[in-house]
Amino acid sequence: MTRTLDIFPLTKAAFAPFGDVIEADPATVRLINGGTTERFHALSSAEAAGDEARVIINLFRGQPRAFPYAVEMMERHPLGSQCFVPLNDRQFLVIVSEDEDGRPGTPRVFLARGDQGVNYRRNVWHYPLMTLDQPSDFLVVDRDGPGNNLVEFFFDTPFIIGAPTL
Ligand SMILES: NC(=O)N[C@@H](O)C(=O)O
Ligand code: NI
Repeated sequence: MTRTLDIFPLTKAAFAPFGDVIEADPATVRLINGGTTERFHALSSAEAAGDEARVIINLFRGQPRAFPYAVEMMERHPLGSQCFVPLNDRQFLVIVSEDEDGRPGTPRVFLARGDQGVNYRRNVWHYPLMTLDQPSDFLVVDRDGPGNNLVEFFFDTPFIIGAPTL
């Protein structure tokens, strides 16, 4: 039995159980630098747990995924958050799940605009970076340090995502 997943627009409200949407939210704006800059303040915060842990800033260059796509697994980072912000103004897919007794529930798929990023809260089930159409760069803020920061769960039957309409 094929289990297909619908794709929904990424919104703060829909994503709230999983983390924060990084976007130019007028409710957060502060005019700084003599009025020359708008600061969209404290859109989210990075978490890095454990001794000697640190928050690091990375670049990810994601290769485009082919569709229909089989979501065969989900992962979570027990020691830190993970933030993805697109640098090429290109849409990407965000796939998250609620936790159900230690395993991911049915994934929820969101289409992020090219001016939206996400910060997965620590321990939130998600699928690794899902780039669309062409290789795309992302600024990624996550945790480095000792200890295992990756837990993966593989589904008995993958969920299928059809090609997103961009
Ligand atoms: N492995 C890695 O650094 N990235 C993944 O955690 C991911 O969510 O893309
Ligand atoms: Ni991850």
